[in-house]
Amino acid sequence: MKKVLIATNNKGKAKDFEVLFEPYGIQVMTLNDLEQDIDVEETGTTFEENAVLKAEEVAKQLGIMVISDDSGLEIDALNGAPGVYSARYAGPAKNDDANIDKVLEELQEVPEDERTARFRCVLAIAGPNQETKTFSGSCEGFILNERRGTNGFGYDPIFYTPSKQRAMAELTPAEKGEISHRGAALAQLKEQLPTLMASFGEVQ
Ligand SMILES: O=c1nc[nH]c2c1ncn2[C@H]1C[C@H](O)[C@@H](COP(=O)(O)OP(=O)(O)OP(=O)(O)O)O1
Ligand SMILES: [Mg+2]
Repeated sequence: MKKVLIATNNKGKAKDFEVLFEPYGIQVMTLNDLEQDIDVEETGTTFEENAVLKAEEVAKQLGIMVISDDSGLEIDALNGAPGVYSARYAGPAKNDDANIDKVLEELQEVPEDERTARFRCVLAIAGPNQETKTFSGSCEGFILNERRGTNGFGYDPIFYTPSKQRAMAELTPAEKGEISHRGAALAQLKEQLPTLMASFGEVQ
């Protein structure tokens, strides 16, 4: 079976990718499956920059082709915050629950029709002797007043998706993949999948 290494330590993203790659018969591995610890510092100020940083650093360390994902939530009433800082919004500990609490508190006085937001995802593919490529996707929605659902990860419990009329955390992984920023970014990449896949080979 073909394998792809996703340059992420986030188990929620890993789950999303497993579902998205399954139809292609591609097995997803992540940094959590490796023996060494790799954690690339995200010093960029855009999703593109951070995605490229993560993909190139991991590809260099392992000497193989990898895909990275840099993503986040943009809330219009907060002028696009938390954006690239989504993972660290409530502090460096990267606590999903604390991040949600912070967003809910900041939006307490904001009426429903002004709670528009979107998830963004940039995927980068990097590997030895090849030019790094990026692909992006987004998913429009609204921020709820309270948590709904237990699926997914990150901000999924407070992100309402009009297309499915539920919170992201109320969707099955397959339903999420149909509408998510990650699914949309991967659809861009998909066009190039046959050639890319030929070079993925075996990980480890
Ligand atoms: O589908 C999603 N559903 C809910 N929340 C999401 C989603 N996609 C990104 N997010 C949030 C989670 C985290 O707060 C930030 C990603 O930050 P980001 O740096 O890309 O990922 P990360 O540090 O968790 O893992 P890694 O860098 O190892 O891939 O945006
Ligand atoms: Mg990160």
